[in-house]
Parts: sequence; structure tokens; C-alpha cells
Amino acid sequence: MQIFTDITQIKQCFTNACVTIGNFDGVHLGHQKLFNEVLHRARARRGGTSVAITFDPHPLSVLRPEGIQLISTMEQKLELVEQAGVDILLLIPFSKEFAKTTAEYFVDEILLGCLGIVELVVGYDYAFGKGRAGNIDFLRIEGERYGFPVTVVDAFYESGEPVSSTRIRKLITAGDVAKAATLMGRNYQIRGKVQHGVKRGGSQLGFPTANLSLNKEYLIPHFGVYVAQIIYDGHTYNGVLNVGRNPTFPENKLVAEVHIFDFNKEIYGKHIKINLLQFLRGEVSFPDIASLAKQIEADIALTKAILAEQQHGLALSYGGKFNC
Ligand SMILES: Cc1cc2nc3c(=O)[nH]c(=O)nc-3n(C[C@H](O)[C@H](O)[C@H](O)COP(=O)(O)O)c2cc1C
Ligand SMILES: Nc1ncnc2c1ncn2[C@@H]1O[C@H](COP(=O)(O)OP(=O)(O)O)[C@@H](O)[C@H]1O
Repeated sequence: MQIFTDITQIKQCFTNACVTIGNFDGVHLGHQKLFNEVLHRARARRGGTSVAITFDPHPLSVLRPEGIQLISTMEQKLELVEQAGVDILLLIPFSKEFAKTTAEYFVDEILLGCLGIVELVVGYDYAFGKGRAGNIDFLRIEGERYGFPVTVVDAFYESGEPVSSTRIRKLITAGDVAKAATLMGRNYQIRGKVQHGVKRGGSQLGFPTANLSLNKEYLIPHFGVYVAQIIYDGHTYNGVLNVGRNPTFPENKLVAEVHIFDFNKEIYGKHIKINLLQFLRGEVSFPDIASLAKQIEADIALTKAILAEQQHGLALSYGGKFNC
């Protein structure tokens, strides 16, 4: 995937550009449906180029005084859009100034002038430009005037409800990461460089934990303990994660810390990714360190049992398929 971080970097229109526009926070199954439609139109029908346009930072983090807590970092978003198979990603720098861009200017200058659009694919609820004037009715009229068909893609439904970034944010904030995964088509993930903690995990508790600091610009999952999967240096490990403020101790610092199973390496400063698979319990203030250690032991046993059960389930479902 080729990435452009400003329209001025695009010197020549793309061949038969089939374009979608959106914020794509979380790159969930609804977004993936849009990308599939664009890819199908670009490749199978037009022999052209699939283009996604998004904004950096997320418009609501600029326009809303209270900001927005995002599901995915820009780094993750780029990875996921690339995995979806999109050829070109245009990341338009978003500012209060850019928010004043009229929908007409956007269509004339960016879609037609810069990209050479031949087809537009948008989600059922999408609108852009000053005052959200670039809504579906407007785009259909512009499409007819300039000769680019506009395809409106309906939501992806799960349990009869549309999948949306807002719905996923609510689930993660409530700790229901397992359900969020079914709406995203992948697990909710946090990532970052391993930080130094207070050196209590290994020496006092008997369970070292690799600590990540959490940035408040992103969603903070419900405080508590999760079954986790850790990706480090090209390998995947199982583990158990605690998100919260360690109320048993006085520091009160927000942290995500993961005890990795069958692992014994010093990884301070290294980049790790943690997938949150299932919520186990909320964070508790324990009367002493021995009670906390005992609880962590129980958390580990439960995590291992859940993972073994999942493996067993997978083996059965593969068995079922082979038997058909
Ligand atoms: C599985 C697990 C569960 C935890 N649960 C709690 C908890 O309920 N309450 C709490 O205060 N701290 C909890 N912690 C955090 C520990 O207090 C923390 O890992 C320990 O103090 C080590 O901190 P350090 O990495 O800064 O040395 C948990 C940690 C793990 C790995
Ligand atoms: N199984 C493991 N899980 C997590 N971290 C481990 C493990 N084995 C070794 N480590 C290392 O130990 C560090 C955590 O030890 P800990 O005593 O909790 O110190 P800190 O308070 O700095 O987090 C991790 O950052 C990592 O470098």
C-alpha cells in the first residue's frame, strides 16, 4: 500500500480510482465491508486503483472539546487498511481550518482533480465537509454531474444491530473485549514499549509483569484482569493482563501489565503488542501482598484453563470440518 500524507504529494491522478472515505476507527467489520466493495470495484470491474481517504488526527479529536478516545492508533489503522488490500491510502491532515473545506471543494479538488475518481463507495451514514454538507444525497448529485457512480454500503449487522465504532468503544470500556472482537474481526489490541515499574512483580509477588503506559487519547479498557496474547519479536505467547491503578498499593498510576507464560527475558524498552481476549474479573484492593499473589495464581490457573478449552474447541471444530 502506498501512503500519501498530503494531497500535494500526489502528482498524477490514479488509473480508474475507486475511492472510499471515512474515519475507520477500529477498522471493524463494517469498514472491512466498505474496503471489500472498493477492492471489488477497482479490481474486478474497472481494472483500476483502490483508494481510501482518511483524516489525521481523527476529526472528532480536533472538533470536540472533550476529544475522543480512539480504538486504534494511526499505526494500527495503517496496518489494518493495508491488510484489507487497499492500494492507496490518503491521510489528509485534519485541523479546524481544514474543517471549513466545503463539500464542493472536496469533490472538485480532491476527488476529481487530485485522485481522478471514477467510482465512490461510502458507508450508509457518512457525511463530510463543512456542516456535514457532503452527505449521500449531495454525493449522488455530484456523482451524476461528473459521471462517477456512488455506491452506498449498508452497515454490517451483528445480532440485528449495526456494527459501529461507538458500539465497539462501549463494549471495550465495559470490559466485553470478547464481544468487541466479534464486531472487529480481530482482538482489541494495545501496544507500546515496555516501561520500568516499581520492581515488585518479580521479587515480591513472584509474577514479573511487562508494563505498558496507557495514553488517554486511546480507549482505556475496563479496569481488571484479562486473558491475553502477547506478540513479541515475531512470537506469540499466552499471558494474563491487569489494567488499572494497582489499588493495593499507593502509587495510583494507570498501567497495563502482563505476566507472560513460559517466558523469562528482560524486555525493557522493547515493543510488544497485547491482544485482550477475555475479561476475567475487576481490579481489587487486597489487604496484603500475599492475598494478591494468591489471587494472581488463581487468575493464571483460570486463564490457562480458558485457553486450553479454546484450543479444545478449535480442535473439535477442525475435526468437524474434516469429517464433513
Ligand atoms: C493477573 C494480575 C492480576 C492483578 N490484579 C491486581 C488487583 O486486583 N489489584 C491490584 O492492586 N493489583 C493487581 N495486579 C497488579 C500488581 O499489583 C502488580 O503487577 C504488581 O504490583 C507489580 O508491579 P510492578 O510491575 O510495577 O512491579 C495484578 C497483576 C496481575 C499480573
Ligand atoms: N514472564 C515474564 N512476564 C513479564 N515480564 C517478564 C517475564 N520474565 C521476565 N520479565 C521481565 O521482567 C520485567 C518485569 O519485572 P517486574 O519485577 O514486574 O519489574 P517492573 O516493576 O519494572 O515491571 C519485564 O519488564 C520483563 O523485562
